Amino acid sequence: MSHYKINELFETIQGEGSFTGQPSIFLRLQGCPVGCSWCDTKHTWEINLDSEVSSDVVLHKTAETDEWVDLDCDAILRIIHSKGFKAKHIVITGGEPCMVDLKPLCEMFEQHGYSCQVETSGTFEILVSNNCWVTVSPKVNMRGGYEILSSAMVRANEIKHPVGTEQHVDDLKALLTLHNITDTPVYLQPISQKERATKLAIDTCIANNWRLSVQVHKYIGIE
Ligand SMILES: C[S@@+](CC[C@H](N)C(=O)[O-])C[C@H]1O[C@@H](n2cnc3c(N)ncnc32)[C@H](O)[C@@H]1O
Ligand SMILES: Nc1nc2[nH]cc(C(=O)O)c2c(=O)[nH]1
Ligand code: SF4
Ligand SMILES: [Mg+2]
Repeated sequence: MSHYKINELFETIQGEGSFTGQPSIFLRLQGCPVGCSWCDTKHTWEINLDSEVSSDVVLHKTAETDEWVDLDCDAILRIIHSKGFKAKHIVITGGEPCMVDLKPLCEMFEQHGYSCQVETSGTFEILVSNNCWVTVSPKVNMRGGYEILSSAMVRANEIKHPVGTEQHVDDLKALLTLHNITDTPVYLQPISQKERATKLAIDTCIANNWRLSVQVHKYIGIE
């Protein structure tokens, strides 16, 4: 049976993209080799074998750590049921969740009445259920040296591009042209809450008829 390395499992409000405002169960997988310098989840990058812990430790974290637990689909579902979460939308993120085959996990969730969303950098083949909502947040020229896959750009239900400089905007325009993406909703997400990045995102959204995603959770102080 498929199993997954889980760094965090918690219920909150989706703070990014089309589903902003939706109560959601977040499943954060351990491991990411992409290496974005401004990544806000660097504690998920390394899969340190000494950091394997019990599900209790993962479920009761009070700070971000690189600790993870290896769980199969049934165990994940049992935990979600036992927590009494009310949300019916599950966001699979990381780390880079698409380093592993997520299809069995999505299909199990859907069979039990949940909708699924995956947050991915677009640098790994996206293996999910047909109904899974795929958020691609493309990562161009990052330290790990990974390329954006055309199949990821085409599968995306939304493209959520992090922006801090004009270069990031140019990178996005080049990607949309290269992969001939015309109808997918595009979001710009400021890297940091600073005024400069936010203003660049606002002005660029207006100029291009794109949408703004401001990581609402960081403004209201929730997870
Ligand atoms: C932490 S990543 C995990 C999923 C996947 N590795 C990815 O990059 O999409 C989740 C989302 O947070 C965004 N993100 C990460 N660090 C950020 C930051 N400092 N400011 C704004 N967005 C950030 C990513 O671009 C992505 O959309
Ligand atoms: N509230 C909240 N919404 C989010 N949307 C995407 C997140 C992520 O880290 O992938 C995230 C997160 O960490 N928290
Ligand atoms: S791809 Fe995602 S998790 Fe990996 S470094 Fe970039 S933002 Fe962080
Ligand atoms: Mg986050």
